[in-house]
Amino acid sequence: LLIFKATKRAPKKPPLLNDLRDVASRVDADDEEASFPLSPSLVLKRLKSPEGTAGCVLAARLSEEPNLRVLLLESGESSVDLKLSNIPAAFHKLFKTKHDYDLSTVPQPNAGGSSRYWPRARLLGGCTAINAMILHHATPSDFDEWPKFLGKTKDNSIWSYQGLKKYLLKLETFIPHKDHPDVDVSERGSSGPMKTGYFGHNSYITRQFIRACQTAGIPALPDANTSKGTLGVTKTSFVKLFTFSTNQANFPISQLLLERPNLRVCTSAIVTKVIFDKSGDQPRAVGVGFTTSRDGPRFEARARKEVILCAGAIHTPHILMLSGIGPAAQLAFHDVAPLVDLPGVGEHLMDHPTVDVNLLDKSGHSLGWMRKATGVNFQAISALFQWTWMGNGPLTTNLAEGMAFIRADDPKVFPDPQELPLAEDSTSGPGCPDIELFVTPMGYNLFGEQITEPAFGVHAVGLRPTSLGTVRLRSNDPFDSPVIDPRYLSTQHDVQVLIKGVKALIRITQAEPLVSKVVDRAGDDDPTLDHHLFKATRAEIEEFVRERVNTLYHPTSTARMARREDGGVVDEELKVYGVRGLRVVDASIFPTIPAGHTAAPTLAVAEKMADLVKAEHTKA
Ligand SMILES: Cc1cc2nc3c(=O)[nH]c(=O)nc-3n(C[C@H](O)[C@H](O)[C@H](O)COP(=O)(O)OP(=O)(O)OC[C@H]3O[C@@H](n4cnc5c(N)ncnc54)[C@H](O)[C@@H]3O)c2cc1C
Repeated sequence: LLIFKATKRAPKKPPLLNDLRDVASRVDADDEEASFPLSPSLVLKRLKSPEGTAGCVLAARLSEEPNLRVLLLESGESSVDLKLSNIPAAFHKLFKTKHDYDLSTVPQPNAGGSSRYWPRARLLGGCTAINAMILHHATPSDFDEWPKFLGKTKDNSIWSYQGLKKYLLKLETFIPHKDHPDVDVSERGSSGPMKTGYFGHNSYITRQFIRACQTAGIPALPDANTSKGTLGVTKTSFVKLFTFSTNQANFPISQLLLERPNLRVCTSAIVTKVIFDKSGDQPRAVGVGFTTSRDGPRFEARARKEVILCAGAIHTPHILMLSGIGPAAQLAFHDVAPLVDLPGVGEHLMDHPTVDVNLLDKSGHSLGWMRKATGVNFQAISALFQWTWMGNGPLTTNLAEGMAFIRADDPKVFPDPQELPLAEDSTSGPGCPDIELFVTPMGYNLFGEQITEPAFGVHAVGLRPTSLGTVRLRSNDPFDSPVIDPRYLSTQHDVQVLIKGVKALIRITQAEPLVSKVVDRAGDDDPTLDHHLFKATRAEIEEFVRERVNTLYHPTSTARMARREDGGVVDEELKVYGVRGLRVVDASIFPTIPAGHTAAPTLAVAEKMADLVKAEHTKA
């Protein structure tokens, strides 16, 4: 007797385009004429499906309009079938693989002298395909201050929190959860493409951290994503990309998108420059040049209406500079023919500096076993089964399970009268935090050093840093990564904020119930852990901060929306100054870094711009 499992025939997947001649002219070979059936009216940089970052949302929304034709070019591969991209706990397994640009900063003189590794996804979907899925809207006043960078007020600008909130909500379908009954669902979206909520693992360690924060004076916050702001401690809400398996849930969405006759998505298409028509009074972007590899065939795709760069805060300024838009002296130094002298391109690089503190766990709930590199990992095998068959368990941890947003000037959190006040308030308003604290039910060291297990981590983040860095050309070869210098801790303000953050962590880990139920003082003399902080002087904490500071993976603001005379690169409609037909839509346009995680603001900006671009090109 043979028993066959009855399976429905899988619907036929519409293909991503890998033959680039389908959408572009090959320009380095006389014998190949482009077939070019699409004649795209818009050229975008990338898109996956509505779950991706800026380019993905833009392409998905723009192609809703049948009169617009959209071409999306992505240098990486599709992430839809990439298992590691879909297991929440596994996002870091894609670091330093072919799906990562594997970037590093230059050595950081104010931060121990070493360079820092910066993962950036080379995948359809961008960094959302390798990120920790945290959904955070940042603080309303962060968006209300954007008009000021354009010399406007929120009443006469298209940018303000109220204006953007609609798009933050448009993105999501919030799924209520019985353990979080206090979330005000009227403040959350109900029909967007991303499922958001509290699906993930909620470890014992996280729950004790949240309670200890409250003991230490941080109020409980039902939801960090509302117009009431983010001050307080809360369970992290995150983006659920799948219910049971990614392919089943995502596939119909991707399929629908790819079946649209007016959308073409090309993978392994590396954009090397924007092409301009220079015959008019101002250069006009008319397409892009791209290829498949350093020695690959060269293609050009033409755009009838406009080109939109969505390559992220590192690669967007890189492509602009390779195309002749940037600081004139730098372009001249690298023999790039200048088109527009725009000194702000690649300047004003911001990131959230973060300090990781690892402590020994005695609760028995550390997920440190996930990091075991040798031998058979029975816990990991069992967790993989649980995730595959039931969609739950430890692999649904996004690591940063609980988070607190505090202000450095809050006397409840910093009651010590000896504690120095900060000389400068860099926040966007009184309801805006300048420090984030978060907990992970496992420890880790981003410098690759081993730590003793079982461990857990607590982390302090400077949310409104004042150190400004740069992204610069290394050469005029598009395959040479740009030179990244975040200038970590180059201001005293940023050092002070992180010292305060670490001090807050010390108080919280010595507060109940964390102190008695989780922190194992047997780790006090372990050199691989950070228990020495319990007895450290201020100077020792400063030294620790400078050595340990690292990225929260949030680079922004390298093609800022700001007045041109203030170093702005794009105007209020995200159009690049000095040229026509070219916009930037990604995290590089943020005038300054929001006090929160950067994916949701990036997605909301893309949603808003999709409406604006549609309106502009479909006007009678
Ligand atoms: C490891 C990690 C964890 C993170 N965790 C979170 C989190 O939990 N929550 C959160 O809110 N934020 C998180 N972030 C940050 C967030 O994901 C980013 O801020 C956001 O995704 C940025 O979107 P973007 O559109 O600006 O750029 P990206 O998402 O980087 O997209 C840029 C795209 O352009 C493509 N590209 C670049 N150059 C070229 C070229 N020359 N030709 C063709 N294509 C090109 C890239 O391959 C990529 O697909 C995390 C980031 C990382 C790296």
